[in-house]
Amino acid sequence: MRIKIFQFQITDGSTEKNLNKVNKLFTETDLDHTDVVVLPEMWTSGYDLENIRDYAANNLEPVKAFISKLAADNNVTIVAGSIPNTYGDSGVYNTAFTVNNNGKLIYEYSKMHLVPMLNEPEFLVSGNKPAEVFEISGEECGLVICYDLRFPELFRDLSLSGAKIIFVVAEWPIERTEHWVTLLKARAIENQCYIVASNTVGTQNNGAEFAGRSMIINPFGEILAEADTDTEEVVTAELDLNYIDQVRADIPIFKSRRKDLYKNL
Ligand SMILES: NC(=O)CCC(=O)C(=O)O
Repeated sequence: MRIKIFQFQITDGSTEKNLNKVNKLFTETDLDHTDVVVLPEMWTSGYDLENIRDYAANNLEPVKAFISKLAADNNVTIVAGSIPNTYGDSGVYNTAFTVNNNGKLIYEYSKMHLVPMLNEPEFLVSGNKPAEVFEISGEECGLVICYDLRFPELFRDLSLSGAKIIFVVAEWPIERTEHWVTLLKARAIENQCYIVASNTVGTQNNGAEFAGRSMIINPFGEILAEADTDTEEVVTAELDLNYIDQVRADIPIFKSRRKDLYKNL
């Protein structure tokens, strides 16, 4: 499975500019033989949380229609990062979604862990549905959002449910870059799965500077491809899903688990 992450700077406060940017990236990038394209967290709005309701989609529209057309036109699945989103009269969720290469919505998930350090609980509501496994080209995948990376139980839950690739869509700040890299590698090593992590770059109006370093990590914890910290880039890697079985046979942690002795898992 060939994956491309679009690492780009989000313009906070201008949905139109961000949609144009993504459209341009799809036009300019050679997507021949690409199966999946990945976008970052909250890419339509950035972190303009005070005004987030103004940017929110409703039931993912009209952004879903825009992404569906790009997916069908380019014959790729799009892990469409996340966007501010409402369901009717609800508060605003941080909702990630995936559309397949026919333009059909195959999965959506609203961020369950809101970030106190970025004031998310003040402006957003947290998702109450569990993250589930969904299929891309017959392969089982998981999709989580940024701060979710700090919760190993969520990743374990997904990998025990069969996820072989876990997508992490993020706007991760530069001051915690070391956590970003270390936790991404740890989640790959401890779950022996691929981690595909998409982040943004640049500074937004609230002063937050983002870390870039979008990356694709294999089930042994090796970085297959990685972007710089401050440049717009396309990160590409080819995933060999059979390699997961090899790593799990060599270091059989799933067989060695002692469920009978863990108190809270
Ligand atoms: N957008 C986020 O969820 C940022 C998370 C973060 O800053 C952290 O976990 O540290």
